[in-house]
Amino acid sequence: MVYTNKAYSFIYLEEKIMKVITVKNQLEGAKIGLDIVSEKMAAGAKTFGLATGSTPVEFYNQIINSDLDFTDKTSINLDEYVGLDGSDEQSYRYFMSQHLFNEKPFKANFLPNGKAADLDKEVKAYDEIIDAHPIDLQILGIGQNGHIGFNEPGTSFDVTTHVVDLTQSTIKANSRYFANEADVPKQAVSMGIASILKSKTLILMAWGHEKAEAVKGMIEGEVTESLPASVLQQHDDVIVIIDEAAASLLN
Ligand SMILES: O=P(O)(O)OC[C@H]1O[C@](O)(CO)[C@@H](O)[C@@H]1O
Repeated sequence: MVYTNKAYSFIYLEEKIMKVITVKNQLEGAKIGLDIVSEKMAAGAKTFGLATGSTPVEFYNQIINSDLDFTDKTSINLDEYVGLDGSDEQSYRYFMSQHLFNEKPFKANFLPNGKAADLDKEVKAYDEIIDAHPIDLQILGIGQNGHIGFNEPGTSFDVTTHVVDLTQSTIKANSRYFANEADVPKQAVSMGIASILKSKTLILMAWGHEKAEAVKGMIEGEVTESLPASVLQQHDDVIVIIDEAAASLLN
């Protein structure tokens, strides 16, 4: 894979290599993300794992403004809030429609149904969707507490799709999208760590000082369920794209 004119480093983790690309800003990082998507599509990638949150917004803009055609591709999102319908402006389905799907049509877009009457059935159905569409490239952000998807600290690395009780720190961090903190749902349906690790390639992006500690733990810390993103050290094809602020605590 070629990252033209970009400073990047390889972090050797026993026999695994985590590629860490440090960029000046989100725009530069988003463009590298687009290059990787484009290469993967040329190599036959059919299924893309997508994330919500502020992190991938510029990356989605780059996709929208590209000439890449996703009409024969499938997307599978990481998570959805419990209790929110896809038409609710705070739902992740709505977010994805606004930030990507309305402008870049796919063959199919899967997100968990946060309004499912039977959540046990919903998580099983979502696992079946993931099994039927192996993810070629998964996009990830990282929470300030090291969560990936909505897998909060303490989540077993072995779980597949599950219902999550959000931590107070995540509720607080995500309250910026709601009129007030009390409106933030307390639960979400999330792809599990085991499902995320099945993806062939993962790109994790992080911007800003607030993410620096989690990024350091993910790359340089021990692999621990207390910092879910640290599990990425065990995957053999992870590309981390971070700005200088998010990289600022790395050795
Ligand atoms: O990108 P943000 O808004 O900082 O959020 C961090 C992470 O938390 C989540 O919103 C929770 O799933 C992720 O989608 C995101 O990657």
